[in-house]
Amino acid sequence: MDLKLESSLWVGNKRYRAVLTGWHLKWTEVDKKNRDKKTVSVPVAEVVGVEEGRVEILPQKSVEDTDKDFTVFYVKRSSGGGSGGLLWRLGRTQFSCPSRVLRDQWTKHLRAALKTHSPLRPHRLLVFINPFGGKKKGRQIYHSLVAPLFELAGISSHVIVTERANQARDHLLKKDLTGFDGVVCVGGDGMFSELLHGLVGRTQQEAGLCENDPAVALQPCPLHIGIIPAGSTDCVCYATVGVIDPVTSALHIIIGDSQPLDVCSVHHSSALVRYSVSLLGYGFYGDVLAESEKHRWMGPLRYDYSGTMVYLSNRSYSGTVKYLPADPLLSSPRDKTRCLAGCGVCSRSTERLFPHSSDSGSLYSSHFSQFSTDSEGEWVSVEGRFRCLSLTCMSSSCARSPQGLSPSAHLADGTGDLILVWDTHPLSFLKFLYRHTSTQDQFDLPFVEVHRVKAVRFSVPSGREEQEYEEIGGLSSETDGEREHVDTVSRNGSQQHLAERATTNEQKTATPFLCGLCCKKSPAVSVWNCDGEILPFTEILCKIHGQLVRLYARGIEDRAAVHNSQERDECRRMCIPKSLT
Ligand SMILES: CCCCCCCCCCCCC/C=C/[C@@H](O)[C@H](CO)NC(=O)CCCCCCCCCCCCCCC
Ligand SMILES: Nc1ncnc2c1ncn2[C@@H]1O[C@H](COP(=O)(O)OP(=O)(O)OP(=O)(O)O)[C@@H](O)[C@H]1O
Ligand SMILES: [Ca+2]
Repeated sequence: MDLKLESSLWVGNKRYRAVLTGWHLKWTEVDKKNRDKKTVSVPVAEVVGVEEGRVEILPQKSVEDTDKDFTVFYVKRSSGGGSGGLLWRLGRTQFSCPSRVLRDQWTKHLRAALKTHSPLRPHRLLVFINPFGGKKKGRQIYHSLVAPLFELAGISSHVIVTERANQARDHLLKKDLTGFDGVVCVGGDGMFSELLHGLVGRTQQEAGLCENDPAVALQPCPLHIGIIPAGSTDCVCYATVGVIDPVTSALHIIIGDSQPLDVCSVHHSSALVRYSVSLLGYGFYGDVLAESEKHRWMGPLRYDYSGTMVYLSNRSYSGTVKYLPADPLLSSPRDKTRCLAGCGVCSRSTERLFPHSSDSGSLYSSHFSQFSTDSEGEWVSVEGRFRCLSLTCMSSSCARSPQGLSPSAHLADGTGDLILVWDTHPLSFLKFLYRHTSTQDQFDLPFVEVHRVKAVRFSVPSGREEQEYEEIGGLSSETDGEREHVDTVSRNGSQQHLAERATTNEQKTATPFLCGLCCKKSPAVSVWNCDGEILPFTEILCKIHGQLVRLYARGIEDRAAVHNSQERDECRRMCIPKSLT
């Protein structure tokens, strides 16, 4: 069907020339002398719904069923929001036609255009609400802000309010999911993690793949994940949408946006332990999480309180980190770029990760050849005392840190960023932490390293692994300036860089940093914080799986980029043969 339609329409008492092409719906005010005034242009992909009559949805849905009118709902951007992201709101325009025939033509053409240009719009969603996440407002957020939008867009949803932790994960692993286009969580990073584990696990079971083997190329999940933020950190939402706003996230779900996301699998003793996307952290972030679990009643504030307590306890830990570097020619964690909507690095990675995506056999072998646990030739090894180690598959920006743990990390490039923070003076470590709250470069410090990697191994000096982690007051193990540079050595043609090794792996003499907190023995090992869950193992092997899941999101929209995209779309429209528009 030729989707082009052009006619005169009225909005209130003003006359407009309205045009629908395949890509855009535009309406231009025409004055009494037939001169064009300002134009509103909405990409068809961002039209939320079309209804006959004069329709309002707020404060509640009302329809004035006139036979020459129709109402268009669409995405409207507004300023505000963090990290350069944009808030989305529901725009609404009521059009009046000269005849009913023309009105029916407009609604028919618009609906047909939506089908053609938004193939990933969900029709049926499975929604899990955590009533206890964040400020405990999940139910209210869903019913007052999200459900009316889903209804308007004709999405039917099956809603489950969870009664226990891991209910959503178990449902996805075991129950019939036929007919659902996507799964949505209303909650925080913990709820997202449940959906991630459920969907990734289910997909591998159905594909007959073994999740325990880090060398296996996992099968990407067929269902999309939507996140309605209602948690404490909401890092995955912030880093993939750019704002924490339930309406913005609901609109991304409705229009079927699609953002692939890298996922890290974490293994111990040849078994899968968990998956991670935002933070796999040992030392400071592990200790903060362990401390914060005791103060859940504080809600989102528990992290600031625990962060301060852990900072004052002034700990560092010994360990050996081995990592498999990613190709440095493709990108670097210090290249000062940002992964934004339409990111070129991520799109080029899709081609690299899935070279013949129609052929699942070659998909498996291409992934498989990227990684081998025995490819010692490429591994780099460092050992010493660390304040913290972090591995993140994306920037992990959040309200506390608008640029994130690794501001130039990419959502879907098949790599993770490994951040090593060597033991240092407490005030230097504070400087490092503080830089996360501004645009200052937290990697531009002599005790910090960042590497773009495909895999990581971590081990502790022998005898320490079994030592139980005790949550106790802090001690200072002052080692600043005591690190030793060890030359790069070549073994069997492979490079092993034992950089900046600490003088000793033994526990240092305790020096109180702040008294009141310091009167117990410091633990020899920390715990791993895996996207907000404590791992029961210290020695781990991690592998990044490129683009393993897809979210209903598009990455962070840059204000300037959105402005320019209107011109780009216009150009694209003019360059495409009319038969295709
Ligand atoms: C001086 C200000 C320093 C501010 C430092 C801010 C760094 C913030 C970096 C946040 C990175 C979040 C990554 C995402 C992790 C999620 O998968 C996970 C689950 O939701 N969240 C956490 O583990 C929750 C982790 C929360 C960590 C909060 C750390 C707060 C540190 C406060 C230190 C204060 C020192 C004050 C000394 C007087
Ligand atoms: N009904 C429930 N009762 C208790 N725990 C639940 C329930 N439903 C889900 N959970 C668990 O609660 C944990 C935390 O939830 P959620 O992630 O939604 O909020 P949060 O911890 O406040 O936010 P964030 O993870 O962003 O810091 C999740 O790990 C989830 O497994
Ligand atoms: Ca990545």
